[in-house]
Amino acid sequence: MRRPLLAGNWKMHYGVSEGVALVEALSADLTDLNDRDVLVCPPFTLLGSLAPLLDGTAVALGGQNMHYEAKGAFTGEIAPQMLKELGCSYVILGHSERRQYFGETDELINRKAHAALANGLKPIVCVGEVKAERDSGQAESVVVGQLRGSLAGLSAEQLRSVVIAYEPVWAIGTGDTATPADAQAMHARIRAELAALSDQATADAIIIQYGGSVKPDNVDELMAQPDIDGALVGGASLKAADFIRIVRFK
Ligand SMILES: O=C(CO)COP(=O)(O)O
Repeated sequence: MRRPLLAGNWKMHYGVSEGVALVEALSADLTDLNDRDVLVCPPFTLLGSLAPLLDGTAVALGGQNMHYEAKGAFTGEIAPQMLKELGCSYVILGHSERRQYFGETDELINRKAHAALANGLKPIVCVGEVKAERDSGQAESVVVGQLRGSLAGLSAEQLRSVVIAYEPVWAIGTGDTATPADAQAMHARIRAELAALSDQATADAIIIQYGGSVKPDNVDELMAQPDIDGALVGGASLKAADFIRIVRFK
């Protein structure tokens, strides 16, 4: 009943010509998908060029971050409606790189989540523990704390428009993926927490993506887990053939 969502987070990669070539390859191939959703999140500077190319295709467009205010003196920031205007339907919030390098807190991510929903954008709220937290047995409590903080004050109806991405930080860009069993265990814990924050029917409707070194050769096993509903893909989303294979998980 949950429709898988396969998303590419391009991070800070590609200029316009490379981005155009990549989305042309994706949209030309991915024409027959009726049981899954596909999303690309390029850098802001590419959105205006890519939106017209993706219009009417099966590939949706998203931002990698945004500010929570509608406008104002916030040099270097992007407002929710700026993303909407360029055709975005999703926005990644609280990616571990934003938390780690740009000091984003659960409280800030929570403000952004409210703003995204108020503006008709589906937030992909990222959570995940660092290696030391996993090694000391704190992974679940860290992730639960991030969920509670980032999702505070959202109604059950709003939560149904939220996507959660579980990305263990130690698995990002390292080639070191969580085992399907460990990932499934955390996804089940996340869903239990979502039920506690709303109700079981709502929790059962929410897409929970896994992220962290998802590749063509491990996606099938990950997606076979009952609570893994999609993938948030970094490095492998930059190559058309790899991302297409991930989207076409079996
Ligand atoms: O951070 C990620 C996606 O948001 C994962 O990145 P990699 O797929 O490169 O490990």
